[in-house]
Amino acid sequence: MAVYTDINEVDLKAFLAEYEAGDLLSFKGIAEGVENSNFLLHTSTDPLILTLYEKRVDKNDLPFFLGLMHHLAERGLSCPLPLPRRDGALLGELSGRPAALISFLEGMWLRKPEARHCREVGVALARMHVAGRDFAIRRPNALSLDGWQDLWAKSKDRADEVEPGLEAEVGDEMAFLGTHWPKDLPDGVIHADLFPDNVFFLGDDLSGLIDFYFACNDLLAYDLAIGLNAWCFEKDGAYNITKGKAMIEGYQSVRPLLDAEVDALPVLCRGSALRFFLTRLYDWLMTPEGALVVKKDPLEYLKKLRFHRAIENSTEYGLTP
Ligand SMILES: Nc1ncnc2c1ncn2[C@@H]1O[C@H](COP(=O)(O)OP(=O)(O)O)[C@@H](O)[C@H]1O
Ligand SMILES: N[C@@H](CCOP(=O)(O)O)C(=O)O
Repeated sequence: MAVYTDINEVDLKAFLAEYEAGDLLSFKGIAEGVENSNFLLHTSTDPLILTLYEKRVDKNDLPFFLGLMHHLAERGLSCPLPLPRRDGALLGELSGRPAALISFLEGMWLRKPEARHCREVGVALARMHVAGRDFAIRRPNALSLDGWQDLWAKSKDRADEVEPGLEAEVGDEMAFLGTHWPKDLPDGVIHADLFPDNVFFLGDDLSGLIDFYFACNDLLAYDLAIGLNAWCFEKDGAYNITKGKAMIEGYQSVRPLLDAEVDALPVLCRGSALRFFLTRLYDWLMTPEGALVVKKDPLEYLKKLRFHRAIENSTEYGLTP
């Protein structure tokens, strides 16, 4: 459950009065999500999402996130649009938290995506990369090599509680990625968290992308690696090459990969698997018992990392040579 901060009707009405958003009819907390508190509002005009930004989100990053959604929506990408207040600001405050109203996106996320959906995701991801090219604000990826080191420093002493031998294995992986991480690949704005719960479909048609709160500037092919990890493994841990091929082909139908990006894919997939392993491990170890949030399994990402370590050639992801 992700409602960390409670709101009340009186404060919410005062908050809404700063917007041209109609009259409040009802509101309820949304159980899904991990990072922020989200509420669905029904008003006399349109349904809206209210997001209260919680402590892991740096307030200084909010102009990037909200500005990016605006920028992408203007360029035709289907994503939520932040509503401006009467004074033009995209951000207000509610219950002591920075807060924004964003448009409600129709659709639902797929619990059992198939190859055709993975293809749609590849297309949308590449479109986002193209649409983000001229976005003016920059935000370095806080969860790249240095961020991984910080997370690991906070977790490694207790890593073997989760699985014996983890401290040594992950330590070796961090060292490998530190020396082999690609530097000269095309970069730009990436979503950085394009998991199934952040992509909405109406029937089989992709209706939009949400949750831009990890978006940043980084290697574009790294975003594809995140997508392969998040969408193309089955529950039993097996990589589904049909889904991988579909996602890569969808991506390349909009933005063909350079040879150097293709060659780097196994390392990028390893980095992506490590990144989600590390945040999940940190949350697994540090989230207090009884906290109202569903902890995600770090070992799922360790298994993916081991799979990528055994890859010898990017064709094993479904890329056509
Ligand atoms: N613009 C939106 N339109 C419709 N539903 C949304 C929208 N934004 C968020 N949601 C709902 O809120 C849930 C959590 O949102 P998300 O941005 O993923 O939260 P978090 O950043 O806390 O992980 C989503 O799974 C979805 O159900
Ligand atoms: N996708 C991440 C966790 C972040 O959750 P989200 O609700 O913000 O997408 C993971 O699976 O570890």
